[in-house]
Amino acid sequence: MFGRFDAEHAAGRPIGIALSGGGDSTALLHLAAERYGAEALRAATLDHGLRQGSAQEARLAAARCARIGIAHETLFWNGRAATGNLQDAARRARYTALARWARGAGIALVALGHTRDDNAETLLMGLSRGAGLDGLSGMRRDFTRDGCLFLRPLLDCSRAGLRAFLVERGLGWSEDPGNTDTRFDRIKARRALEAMAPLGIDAATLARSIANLRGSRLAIDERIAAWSRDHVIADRGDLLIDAPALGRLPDDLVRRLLGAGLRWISGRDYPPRAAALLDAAGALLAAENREAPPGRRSLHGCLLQVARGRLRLSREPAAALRAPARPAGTVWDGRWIIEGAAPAGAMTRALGEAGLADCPAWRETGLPRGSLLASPSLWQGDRLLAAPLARPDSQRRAVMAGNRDDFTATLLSH
Ligand SMILES: Nc1ncnc2c1ncn2[C@@H]1O[C@H](COP(=O)(O)OP(=O)(O)OP(=O)(O)O)[C@@H](O)[C@H]1O
Repeated sequence: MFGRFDAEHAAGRPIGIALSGGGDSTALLHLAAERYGAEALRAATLDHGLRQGSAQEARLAAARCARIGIAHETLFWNGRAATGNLQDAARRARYTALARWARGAGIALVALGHTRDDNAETLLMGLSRGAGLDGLSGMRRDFTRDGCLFLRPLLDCSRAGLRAFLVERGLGWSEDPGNTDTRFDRIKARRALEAMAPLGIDAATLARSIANLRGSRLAIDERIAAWSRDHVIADRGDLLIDAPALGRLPDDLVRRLLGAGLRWISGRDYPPRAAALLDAAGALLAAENREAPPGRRSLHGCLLQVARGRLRLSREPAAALRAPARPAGTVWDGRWIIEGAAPAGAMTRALGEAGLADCPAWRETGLPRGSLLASPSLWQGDRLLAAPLARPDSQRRAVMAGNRDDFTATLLSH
């Protein structure tokens, strides 16, 4: 069950457990403790602060860890300040907080308690949205986010089996009140799955379909990765794509490729809307065919510009300038980390006009002005300390964080 935890991943560093306190992640905690010993583990619970009792649940999770000698930390998020889809915002905040915790504590990887049942419910939710292969081929077993490796070692285990394990050992867990709230799509999917039993459909049969769909998906992945190796160049933070070759690809591959490109550039972990993307690509490629003046579109916080047979994807300066400044050494704008020792209080933000004025030789970089305006730079108050892309002689290097240093990783992540 824990094959993926093997030493090659952890290499002597602690293993992190994302512990919500619910049955799945509590079972994960105990299974991992039996296999690796308590001293090899660290656990964290994010208190979302969204409902009464969350602080108490985090305390309970901490107490359960203390009882078996596992170091535990409670992380906090001010959910009340979030806007938009709260569930979604909470999920993202959770991954960001867990990744920061793991990086700070030297943790090799963070294990999540998703089960075969979660996978089956996700498949049904995908069907309700008319999803294609992308949305129906199951959760990833491992992925990297904000520089942290996450694993889902329980994806082949059933929720009932994990609870039976806890009951057998006399171990307790907290039941999330949301698990019976039929306003949530996941709970509706759970109920729908139960109702499908007479048809012979359950989480185990859906797991077989998911495995088959995943196989088809991987075959397409190989094709698209090979295409990208031949036709896409990563130019520091930008991507350059062979426009005529792109124009010959079927729509679903164009969507996949540009969707991944815009995620990679914007640092957002969700793709742009498919219709908007295909519309922009269609208009730009048509203009290129007519040899019309260079066209440009802005989408998903990025610029798409086509000229001389190449489509350049770059960060839109206005979007980068809106991204909040971050302390040196942390992820800025969803993808950049400026490496190297920095004085206390130094902050990373977009270079902008004021910064570019301080980089007289920027033309020698060969990057367009817009890409440089949106590029990362290090400041102390109003003083520019480093601009790794616009003034490459400055000592500090800007590196892409986590899986975003390699476009292929984003292209193949699902
Ligand atoms: N508050 C939390 N603190 C720490 N880990 C958590 C928390 N909530 C969830 N997790 C981790 O995420 C796993 C999945 O939880 P859950 O199914 O509630 O999340 P989800 O939002 O549906 O999943 P995903 O984030 O992948 O979409 C849990 O088993 C646990 O490992």
